[in-house]
Amino acid sequence: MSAAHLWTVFPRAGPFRVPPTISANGCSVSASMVAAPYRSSEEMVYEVVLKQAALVREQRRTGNDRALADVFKDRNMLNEAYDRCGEVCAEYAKTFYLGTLLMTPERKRSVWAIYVWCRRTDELVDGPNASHITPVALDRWEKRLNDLFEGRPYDLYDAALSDCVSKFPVDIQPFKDMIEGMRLDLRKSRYNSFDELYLYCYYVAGTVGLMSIPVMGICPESNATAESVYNAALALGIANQLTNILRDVGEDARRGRVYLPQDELAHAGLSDDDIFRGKVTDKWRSFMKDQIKRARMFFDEAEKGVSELNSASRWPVLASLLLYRQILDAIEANDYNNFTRRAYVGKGKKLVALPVAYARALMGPSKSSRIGRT
Ligand SMILES: CC(C)=CCC/C(C)=C/CC/C(C)=C/CC/C(C)=C/[C@@H]1[C@@H](COP(=O)(O)OP(=O)(O)O)[C@]1(C)CC/C=C(\C)CC/C=C(\C)CCC=C(C)C
Ligand SMILES: [Mn+2]
Repeated sequence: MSAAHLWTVFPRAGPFRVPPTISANGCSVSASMVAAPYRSSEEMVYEVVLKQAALVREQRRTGNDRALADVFKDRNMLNEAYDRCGEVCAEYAKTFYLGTLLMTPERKRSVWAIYVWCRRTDELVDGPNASHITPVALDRWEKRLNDLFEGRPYDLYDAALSDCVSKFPVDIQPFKDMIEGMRLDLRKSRYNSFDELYLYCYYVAGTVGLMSIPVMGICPESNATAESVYNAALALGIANQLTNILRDVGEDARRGRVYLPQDELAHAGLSDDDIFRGKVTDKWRSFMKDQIKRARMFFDEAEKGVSELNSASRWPVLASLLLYRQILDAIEANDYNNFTRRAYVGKGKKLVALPVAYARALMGPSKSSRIGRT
């Protein structure tokens, strides 16, 4: 069963152990939050984790990356495709791009290709043409995805990803799930419980962790199980998305969206109206403290997995973890006013985080792995 039972700041019954750190947080619980007589989002997501882990375990057993016949005979075109992905990555995610430069050329360009596909998928619902996006357009995007996985790319960016998935044991499921997340975003603007929100976070961000592991690779000296590394990767995606949500409460509210669990809002004596009013009250501060605590738990869970990654992949992952986590500190520093003040990490703090991440990334997997053995 999954190592990361970081579901909720509220302990609940069911098949999952609740770690003491979570149950000891002093939050009170309502009966509806405890009972979970359904197949939870975590259980559904964990099935995907197991499948991905099996693929990467096979890669570790055989000792090498997949050496399938090259899908593309035209090397120049392929190099250009990857270079274009690198350019997009450098433009949209400078720090992350910098971090990838330490990776082997094959891994580096493959991570760029995955990044570009994710960015384009996100732009469908978040970009300038978002108002024209319909479920049919997402179905077409999924058809393109199937085609590129079968070696029939539609454009240069797709060609790069098509080559990447022919070389590394990358499964199509997390990609499909990210598109599912975009579908969900089109039809849903409220989340009744953290269980519902967790599934959304998995779709749009947890999937990124699952896509990246086969390319970033697990350190050959690692004693950790593939499942535990996948769980950490999943946790980083969830932590990032929760942080993104907490940072953007005001911005999302202005678009009529509330990505906060309705039952937890009600439990804190808050409602959508309080969010639309955008007044920082003690109730809001207290609610936010719990939400931030939960996001940090996911970051902590993710952090345990970083040292198990291939050495060159640790730096970009840790740097992005440290930087994104600091957004939570910035929300606190803004006295929880995420209605009208945007929490951001200043250049100085970013510059400090990079060498810190670099130094910590030099440390290999722990001898007694904290996250599970093979
Ligand atoms: C090193 C590293 C971070 C690698 C990931 C590279 C990659 C493929 C990134 C794709 C990111 C992307 C474009 C996702 C689309 C959906 C989306 C935008 C999600 C949000 C990201 C933050 O972006 P931003 O603040 O720009 O959001 P706006 O669109 O502007 O609102 C997310 C919040 C989530 C992205 C998720 C990750 C970066 C998870 C990465 C996890 C790993 C690489 C696994 C690491 C492994 C272990 C063992 C910890
Ligand atoms: Mn976005």
